[in-house]
Amino acid sequence: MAPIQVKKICCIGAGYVGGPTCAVIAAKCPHIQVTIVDLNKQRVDAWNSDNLPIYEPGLDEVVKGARGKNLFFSTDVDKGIAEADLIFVSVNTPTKKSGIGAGFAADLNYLQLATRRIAEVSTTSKIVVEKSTVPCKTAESMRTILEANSKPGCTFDILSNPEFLAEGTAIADLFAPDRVLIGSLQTQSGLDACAALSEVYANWVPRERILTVGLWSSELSKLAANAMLAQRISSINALSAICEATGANIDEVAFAVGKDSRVGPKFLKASVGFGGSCFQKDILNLVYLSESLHLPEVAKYWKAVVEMNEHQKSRFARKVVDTLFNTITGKKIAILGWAFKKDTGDTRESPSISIANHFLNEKARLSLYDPQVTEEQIWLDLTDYGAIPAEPIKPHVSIQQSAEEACKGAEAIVVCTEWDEFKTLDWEKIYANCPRPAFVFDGRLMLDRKKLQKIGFRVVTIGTADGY
Ligand SMILES: NC(=O)C1=CN([C@@H]2O[C@H](COP(=O)(O)OP(=O)(O)OC[C@H]3O[C@@H](n4cnc5c(N)ncnc54)[C@H](O)[C@@H]3O)[C@@H](O)[C@H]2O)C=CC1
Ligand SMILES: O=C(O)[C@H]1O[C@H](OP(=O)(O)OP(=O)(O)OC[C@H]2O[C@@H](n3ccc(=O)[nH]c3=O)[C@H](O)[C@@H]2O)[C@H](O)[C@@H](O)[C@@H]1O
Repeated sequence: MAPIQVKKICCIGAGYVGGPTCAVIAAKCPHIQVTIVDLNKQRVDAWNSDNLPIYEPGLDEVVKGARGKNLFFSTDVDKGIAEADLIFVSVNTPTKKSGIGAGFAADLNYLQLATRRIAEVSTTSKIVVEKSTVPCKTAESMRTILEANSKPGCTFDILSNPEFLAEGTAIADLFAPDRVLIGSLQTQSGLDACAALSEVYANWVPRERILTVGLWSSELSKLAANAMLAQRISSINALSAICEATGANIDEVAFAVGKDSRVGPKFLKASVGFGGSCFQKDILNLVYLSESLHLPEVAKYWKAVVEMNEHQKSRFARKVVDTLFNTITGKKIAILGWAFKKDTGDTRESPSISIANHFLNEKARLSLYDPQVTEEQIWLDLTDYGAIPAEPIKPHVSIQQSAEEACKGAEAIVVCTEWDEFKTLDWEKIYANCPRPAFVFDGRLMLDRKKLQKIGFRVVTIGTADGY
């Protein structure tokens, strides 16, 4: 039998995943109409404007090429659902803040509300695809909600199709993914739905990269992939502390270890710690799942990855204080980079936030710069979205429009995000405007240490012994 032809796709959630993912589907499948819906009007308006709500290299071209032709952004969630034959659910699934599992479990409220809406609005059968990252077995609760609320004659097939894109390289990742993973029930209708979604991806992804598995394997693979990637970073960061104490160099160690083809060279860059909206959230989710399954040793194992990350962030911040002769009270410190990694404006769980808070607690004066993060966003982060009053912090923080401006008069320059532009700054000019001794703390091992030392800077990097 020929696979079901998907003609209209709706994506619920126009965020970092829903937006780029479905824009790429529209670009690669001109015969499919793609509508991305969101309750957030401001976000939808931005998607429909020249100023997209997220910064992602290559995204503008993709959106502008398809928007108004077969790609639409709308706040009319119900219409989007009603018209579609396949619906991606790509809403946020943050860590729960209160109630059972607070601090660990995923908050599935947004996902369940979207699922209910699908059941209430649909008058024809649909394929419903979990795009959000969810705990294992979430598809089962979605099916229960859909079946309990569906109209006569409406059936729903649920697929898991987790997203593996990384921010900053989202478009490249979506154009040429390592793999596309689709999980389905192994029933005839589950397999048919899986074949229909596979056909959509097959418009540009080689068939051998489209992996089809059971629903629960697919859900768990997403948490596992993020946990294992984060684990590599915590492992290399743990080793960076040993390097600093012994005189070994973490880049050399990572290079030597990564040459083993069983280990591989990627994701072994020591840093101030990993950030981003997902690594911590997904590992904590795995910890919660393990505890719920009465597997305390497994839970403890994964929790250590997050604990090591917290340790790395505070270890780095403490090192700055220690090096500046044990006090930074009243001293001006420049923080270069606020996003959680380069080539994104996303600041969720950015290590810069923890490090800045540490410095503010020590009563330093901060001068901040990031090429993509807005001043408004930095204030939201510093005040924990309004939970902390801004007034007491304001006199101690200035946000600058260039790295050079941020570094003027700073006793220490702390590089937290690996933006390429930091490599090519006029470091001599910066040095001329700093009091002595002038310190650079390279939290990303990205600067030319020897060159900076020659200029006169004292340079401290993660994962190498001191010696300026
Ligand atoms: N950010 C990333 O790089 C990646 C995220 N993921 C996962 O994808 C999911 C989405 O993540 P992001 O796109 O980063 O989140 P996001 O917060 O940027 O976007 C989610 C959007 O869903 C909307 N929304 C929530 N409930 C809704 C409803 N009932 N109806 C309509 N719209 C609704 C929100 O207004 C928001 O704009 C999460 O589960 C995340 O773990 C997976 C891979 C990569
Ligand atoms: O589920 C998700 O949200 C996504 O999470 C990560 O993507 P992302 O968080 O966007 O970015 P990464 O490149 O993974 O970087 C995460 C953090 O780790 C840090 N990192 C990364 C690599 C490395 O070697 N060292 C290191 O410190 C980065 O600077 C950043 O703070 C995964 O790489 C994606 O596959 C996944 O889809």
